[in-house]
Amino acid sequence: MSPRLETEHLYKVFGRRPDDAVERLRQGAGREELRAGGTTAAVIDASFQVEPGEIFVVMGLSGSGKSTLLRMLNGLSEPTAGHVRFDGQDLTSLPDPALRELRSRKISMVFQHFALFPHRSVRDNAAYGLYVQGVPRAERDRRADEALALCGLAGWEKSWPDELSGGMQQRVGLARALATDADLLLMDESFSALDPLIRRDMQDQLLELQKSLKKTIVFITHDLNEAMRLGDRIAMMRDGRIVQVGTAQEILVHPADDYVASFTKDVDRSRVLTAAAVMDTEVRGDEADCDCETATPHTPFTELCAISARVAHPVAVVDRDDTLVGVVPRHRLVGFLGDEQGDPTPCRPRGGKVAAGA
Ligand SMILES: Nc1ncnc2c1ncn2[C@@H]1O[C@H](COP(=O)(O)OP(=O)(O)OP(=O)(O)O)[C@@H](O)[C@H]1O
Repeated sequence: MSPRLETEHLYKVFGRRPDDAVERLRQGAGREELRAGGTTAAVIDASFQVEPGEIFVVMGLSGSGKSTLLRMLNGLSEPTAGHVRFDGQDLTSLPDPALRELRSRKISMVFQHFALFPHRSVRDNAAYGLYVQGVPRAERDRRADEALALCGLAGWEKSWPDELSGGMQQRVGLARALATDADLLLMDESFSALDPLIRRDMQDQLLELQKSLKKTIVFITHDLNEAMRLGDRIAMMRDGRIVQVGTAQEILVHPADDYVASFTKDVDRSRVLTAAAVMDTEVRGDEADCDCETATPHTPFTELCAISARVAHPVAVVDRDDTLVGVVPRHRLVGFLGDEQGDPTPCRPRGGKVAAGA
């Protein structure tokens, strides 16, 4: 499968002599060094691929370069160096009219602030992208109403934006993006302005919609919990660089460096981990030789704990063909919650000697 979206050694530098700055970065200069000379390296050497139907989250603190990266993905900002390819087409070499056409038909943006027009109805707001494309009124109303219904707003078509709550307004923003049938959704901190409960609702709704729509989504956030809930994969950005790309579990269990590790410290592991991350894959073959309950690699952590409480031995993890792929001893469950992946050490009696049989 070829990627829907791809970046290759992408750089964006603001300030004087950006090409020189890229050269210096390539030779190992740091962001701070350049800043001292009045140049900001917003994105440094970003290479990644987003597969069709994937939710790819870009996560990083304020100033790490997320928005600048996103603006290059839809061709709003020209890279200082490197390439962005959408369905194999290099955006950096597209003439402006072709780029505008691509942006209006194939790519949709959903912003943090809903950017709704106050004097247009909810339906007209949802239909705005189609209006820009020149779609006739009857068709754009039909498609806008469909998108509003998908976002749980059936019955609100004729309302005005200020009659809607913040969460509902953000759904209109999402409906606007969905109505255009764009393949690629770029979502920039789309849920960050919402109250926590509504934010969670929106995350659930996006995940639910995605099951049927299977759009390719790049979602920007500075919230790691949001990244882990939504992302099939997550790119962790720091100071303009992507320091790790991986699934939530990979990032939690194998952080690329101390920075990522410190970031993930407060994540509720029990909500993210599944049996695949926790199991011991050096299977000896005797653990599953009984009729007891088993898990699959996708079994969520809390369910795995419940199974472990019900069986008297390590939980066997089996794949679709019923082949044993790993086992989860109980101490591993406790260990993974506490970020301890080793086996227990033998116990030492107070005198200092190793206990017999340990
Ligand atoms: N037009 C610009 N001119 C100069 N510097 C810029 C410009 N746009 C962004 N920057 C700088 O580039 C760096 C990355 O900014 P960017 O907005 O991409 O980060 P971010 O991760 O999206 O942050 P936030 O979450 O606060 O929006 C910052 O140091 C910012 O000051």
